[in-house]
Amino acid sequence: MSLSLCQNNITKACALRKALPLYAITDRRWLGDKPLAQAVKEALLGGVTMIQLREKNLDTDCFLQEAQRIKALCHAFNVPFIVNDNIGIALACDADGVHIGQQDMAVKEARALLGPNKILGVSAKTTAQALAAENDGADYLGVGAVFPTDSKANASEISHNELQRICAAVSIPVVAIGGINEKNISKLQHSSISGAAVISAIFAAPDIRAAATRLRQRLSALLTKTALTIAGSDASGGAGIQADLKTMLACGVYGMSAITALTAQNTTGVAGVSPSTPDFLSAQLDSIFDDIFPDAVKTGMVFSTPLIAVIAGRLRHYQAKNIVVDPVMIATSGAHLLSTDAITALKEQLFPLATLITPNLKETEALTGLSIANKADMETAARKLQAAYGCNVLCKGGHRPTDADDLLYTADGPLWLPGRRVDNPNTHGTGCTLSAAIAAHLAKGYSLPQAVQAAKDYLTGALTAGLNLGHGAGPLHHGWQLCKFP
Ligand SMILES: Nc1ncnc2c1ncn2[C@@H]1O[C@H](COP(=O)(O)OP(=O)(O)O)[C@@H](O)[C@H]1O
Ligand SMILES: Cc1ncc(COP(=O)(O)O)c(N)n1
Ligand SMILES: [Mg+2]
Repeated sequence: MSLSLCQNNITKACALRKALPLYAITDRRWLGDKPLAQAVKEALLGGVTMIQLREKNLDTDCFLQEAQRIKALCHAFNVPFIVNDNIGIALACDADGVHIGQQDMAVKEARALLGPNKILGVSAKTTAQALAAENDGADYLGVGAVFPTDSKANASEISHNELQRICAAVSIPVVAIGGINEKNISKLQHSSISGAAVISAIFAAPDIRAAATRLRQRLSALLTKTALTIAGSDASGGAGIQADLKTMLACGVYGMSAITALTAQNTTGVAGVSPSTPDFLSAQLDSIFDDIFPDAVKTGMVFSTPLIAVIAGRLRHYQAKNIVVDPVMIATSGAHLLSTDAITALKEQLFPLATLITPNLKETEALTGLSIANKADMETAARKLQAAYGCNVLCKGGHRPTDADDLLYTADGPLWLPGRRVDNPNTHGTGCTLSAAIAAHLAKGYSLPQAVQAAKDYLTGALTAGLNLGHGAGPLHHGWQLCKFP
């Protein structure tokens, strides 16, 4: 991760990830008399998530006219529009981006012409090409041919191991390409791709819309990611396990839970806590990991030293990845959710396993012994935690008086994520929700800054939706993008 990653880049990358699952590349050779715009519209109705206009034989005027037409269609469906090879046409029609091959213009030159905000896709066949393209400014890679293909003359195939090596080597998303169809797509099951690029399986189909719909369904099953929350139950549904599961669903990830403790709790406070036994927590974790291995894990209320020992032991045993540790100590209502003697276990056993820890201001003070009055203090404290435990730190600014700026501190230094303060007293579960959303996005393959930014955007939306329940600090609307109440 580099500090030159500006806000725009993060936002662009988050939007791009949503666009990659079913990437349709046009090919008028299959269409007979059907106008290309008609075929693209059918593909969009079938649920394709991005369109690339690939024209090899059109003169400039016709190409530009076609590009303008297809771009307007894509935008009507809220789908990004990419032009193959031709940067001049892409700039002339203000496309969302360009895709270039290894034989086309140099990646650096393409990036310079496009500026920082347009999407740049690059074809790659080897890890070396992939790393070079990433380094020179590519936003995503098209990797293939993963199967034999008729769409491109002499496209050599790459092995699924090489595809996997490329996915692991780069941090930008990878779409598989080449000969993908309804029958073979399930063979991509165990790769870490973010999507599939398809030509003839859509545009040569007798019913383009139906073909796209079926591919989209197959891809949904294939790309489904899972996340696990290890936390306490909040009977009132606003924080803890309940908030986490709602958040994971809203963020498009399948959620699972291991419960550390039951709390009798509502928006006004915690009336009681009944912890799980260490053995039963261990049994819950074994049931989960033995069957559906989570792509990311978050921990919330971990309560006691023996429970922390079980969690750390099991996470190590299973070599769990993408672990977000929310060092929950005191609820918004003031109740203690971590016994005082457990702070040492939390620091010594869980923090070293964490990809990210997410303390709020009070927790940052308790963990460092420093007092925090301003942003410079947040940076000092976060740096201290990062150095002490070797994990990335998100020091949350939800309790700052004027803004809601959060600080992400990594080995590369500080990255501020500005936040608009929402005037809403109903903040029960904000920390739980944020850490669950970060885990969900890490599960989907987002880089850490992207995952934190996407989670913050989701949280801000859930606060802004303005749900108002209970007699105290009420819960958030976790499903704000999915439904309105009522
Ligand atoms: N009133 C608010 N407006 C906007 N964002 C907020 C508000 N309150 C909290 N947040 C955000 O919610 C997330 C959780 O932060 P915080 O409330 O500090 O954690 P905790 O719930 O652990 O105390 C952070 O991203 C923070 O910036
Ligand atoms: C079971 C449980 N876990 C965590 C919290 C923290 O809530 P917040 O996110 O408001 O700090 C809570 N109130 N209850
Ligand atoms: Mg919290």
